[in-house]
Amino acid sequence: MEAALDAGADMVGLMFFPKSPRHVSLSKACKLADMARGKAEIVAVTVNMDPDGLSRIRELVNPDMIQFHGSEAPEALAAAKVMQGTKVMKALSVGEREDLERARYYSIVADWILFDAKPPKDSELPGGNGVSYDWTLLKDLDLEKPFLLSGGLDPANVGDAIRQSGVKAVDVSSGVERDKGVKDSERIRAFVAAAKSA
Ligand SMILES: O=C(O)c1ccccc1NCC(=O)[C@H](O)[C@H](O)COP(=O)(O)O
Repeated sequence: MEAALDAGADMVGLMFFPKSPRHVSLSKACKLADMARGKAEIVAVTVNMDPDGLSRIRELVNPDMIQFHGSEAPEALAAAKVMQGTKVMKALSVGEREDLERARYYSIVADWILFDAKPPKDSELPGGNGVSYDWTLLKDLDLEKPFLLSGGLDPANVGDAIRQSGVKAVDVSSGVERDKGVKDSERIRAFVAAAKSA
């Protein structure tokens, strides 16, 4: 968290998905959120979480935004926006151009759209798999809401990803780790610097 904030990350994500190697407990999330509050937008990353779970995160961690990384319908985002009073982001998996069409339904309610890679077939995780897709699919995409690119980004390729896709925002997880689930401060700094300079 310190490395991300020092480097000037605009958003920081806290993972609430028990199967993920990046999963954090509520108490750890509270401490991390306190470090970030007012310095970067705090994003709670969730996967098909029920409204009670979302409320608990809202009460204890008080994120600025909730990221929905499962098969949540637009109605679930709309309900969370009203009930939790946070901004909402929908992650959509992309493999080919047709996959971008779903963003039209979600952008009515979502504050942000995250275009992530499709997980490998044998993966237990819907995100954080370190796999990429054709970045040029996002070139000239005209969407009424802001969007991010993620999937297989790292300090070495993020500049090319930004130039090829034309996106203004990127997200990363495994590409700034030294081992699965273990973030690396130097890689975080290098990633943010490369993204901002591109
Ligand atoms: O990172 C995870 O472990 C994860 C697990 C379940 C749902 C979402 C998850 N990550 C959310 C993200 O937004 C990642 O940053 C995104 O999928 C990119 O991951 P990576 O390809 O490893 O950079």
